[in-house]
Amino acid sequence: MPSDTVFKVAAIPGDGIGVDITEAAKEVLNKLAQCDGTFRFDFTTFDWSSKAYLERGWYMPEDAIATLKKHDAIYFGAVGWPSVPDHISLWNMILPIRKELNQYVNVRPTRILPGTKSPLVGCQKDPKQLDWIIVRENSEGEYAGQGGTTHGHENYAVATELAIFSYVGIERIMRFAFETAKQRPRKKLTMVTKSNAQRHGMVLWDKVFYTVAKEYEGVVEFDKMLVDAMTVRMVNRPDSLDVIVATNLHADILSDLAAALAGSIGIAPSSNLDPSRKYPSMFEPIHGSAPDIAGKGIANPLGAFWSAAEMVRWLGAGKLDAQADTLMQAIENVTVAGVKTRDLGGDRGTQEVTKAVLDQVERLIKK
Ligand SMILES: NC(=O)C1=CN([C@@H]2O[C@H](COP(=O)(O)OP(=O)(O)OC[C@H]3O[C@@H](n4cnc5c(N)ncnc54)[C@H](O)[C@@H]3O)[C@@H](O)[C@H]2O)C=CC1
Ligand SMILES: CC(=O)C(=O)O
Ligand SMILES: [K+]
Ligand SMILES: [Mn+2]
Repeated sequence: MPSDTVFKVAAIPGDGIGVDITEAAKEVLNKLAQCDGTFRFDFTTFDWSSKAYLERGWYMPEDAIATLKKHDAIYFGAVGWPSVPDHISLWNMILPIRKELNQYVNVRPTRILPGTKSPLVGCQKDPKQLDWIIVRENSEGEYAGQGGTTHGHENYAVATELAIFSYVGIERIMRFAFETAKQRPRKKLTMVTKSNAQRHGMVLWDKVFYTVAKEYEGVVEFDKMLVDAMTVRMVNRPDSLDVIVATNLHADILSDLAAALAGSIGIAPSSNLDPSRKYPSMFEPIHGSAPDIAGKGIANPLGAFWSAAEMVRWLGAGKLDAQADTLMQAIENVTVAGVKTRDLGGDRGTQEVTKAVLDQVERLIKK
């Protein structure tokens, strides 16, 4: 990286614990850049949230997407608050951003961090058994947003929720998943579907998978699972899985399960990618705004830090991998040292964990 590299990052903390963990992630990113000295971040923080919506009637301004396009990346906390229906908050923030910026891939890695404990007995003995990347289709499928309600909203109401599966949409996510698997040591891809009960879109999903798979024969080992049986396999034979590709809804559900099996939803990261790099990609922990613990200072910031590391990796496009690895090492040193929030069985707060990661970043770079 030329030493004057500046990354313009739009930060959208949003609601609840999204605010705490975004603040913590900005601190950690600034520390990483400052200690490294070859790049820095220029953050612009946007106050788009449910709280602001209740005050002024809008989540994002008219020119929000155009504004976001002027940045190199977006760092997102979470959106959603009990005083606003969840479909209103999601459809005014996170979902339009993902769709309009063509972030059609959502990458969700999961593994067990050292010093933490999986609820799976086999993984307690051998944490390496669980090491997955879930590749989620992020633009269409069950979250296409098409459908409607008619016949009134009383007891005659009829509603449709239309899932959209396009050949182009399926093909590009399959290709990304195969390429991801190809770069992993085990080179395995499991495709998840529900093509027994759902006979149109899911059948096309299968068909396109096997078509793309022909290009990877002998390079990537691949198989197919029905989503219900997949939940069983994740619990009973975690070591049989490597990269997993699934639809928007299925992967949303499976990735929360994956995080819980790895120890906590609080550690799990995600990258919403536009692989063409035409538009900025967006990085966020997979969890939501967690109203049940918001304001208590106990949210686990590690999923946010892991997402930040993925952002550094993406922005560097091969040139900042060492820096991203340093941030991951800092996170792992902190879990090994037992500095953990309650969801991981510890007793520390968000700020203490953040401070410990900041110290580790500094220590690792100065060494
Ligand atoms: N991308 C986004 O912005 C997302 C937004 N949401 C929204 O967030 C709100 C809450 O949704 P929920 O279904 O409750 O899911 P959630 O992920 O916010 O919380 C589920 C459970 O996990 C715990 N948890 C989550 N993150 C944690 C962390 N970092 N540290 C410790 N514990 C953590 C929470 O306390 C809660 O018990 C809703 O409005 C929902 O629509 C949900 C998921 C993603
Ligand atoms: C909306 C949601 O739950 C997710 O993107 O994970
Ligand atoms: K989030
Ligand atoms: Mn989710």
